[in-house]
Amino acid sequence: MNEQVEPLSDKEIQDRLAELPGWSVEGELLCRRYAFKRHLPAAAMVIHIAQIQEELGHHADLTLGYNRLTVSVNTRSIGGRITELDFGLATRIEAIAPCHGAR
Ligand SMILES: C[C@H](O)[C@H](O)[C@H]1CNC2=NC(N)=NC(=O)C2=N1
Repeated sequence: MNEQVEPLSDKEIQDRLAELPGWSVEGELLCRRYAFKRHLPAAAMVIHIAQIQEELGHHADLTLGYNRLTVSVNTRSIGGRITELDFGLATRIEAIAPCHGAR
């Protein structure tokens, strides 16, 4: 199913990034670093993101540090390009970030 999605153009990526403050493109990955005051809310956000990912069938790489969480995603099924699926997941993650005290 995912192999049917098309990579976004640079212009489409820039337009979508303008609606997602804090997110950026690093190499071929759509990325966001979240900071937390405490560690457990960061870990809880990992579980919450995992639930969303299972719902969407699309999965980011999540790196949990001390009071930090890094999210990196692209669409592996088309060779690691950025697609609408990545921005869809990013939008869902951004929406739950405030509940976990992420900034
Ligand atoms: C069958 C299943 O939907 C695919 O393997 C999904 C799973 N999660 C995925 N996540 C990401 N980031 N890229 C993919 O191509 C991808 N493919």
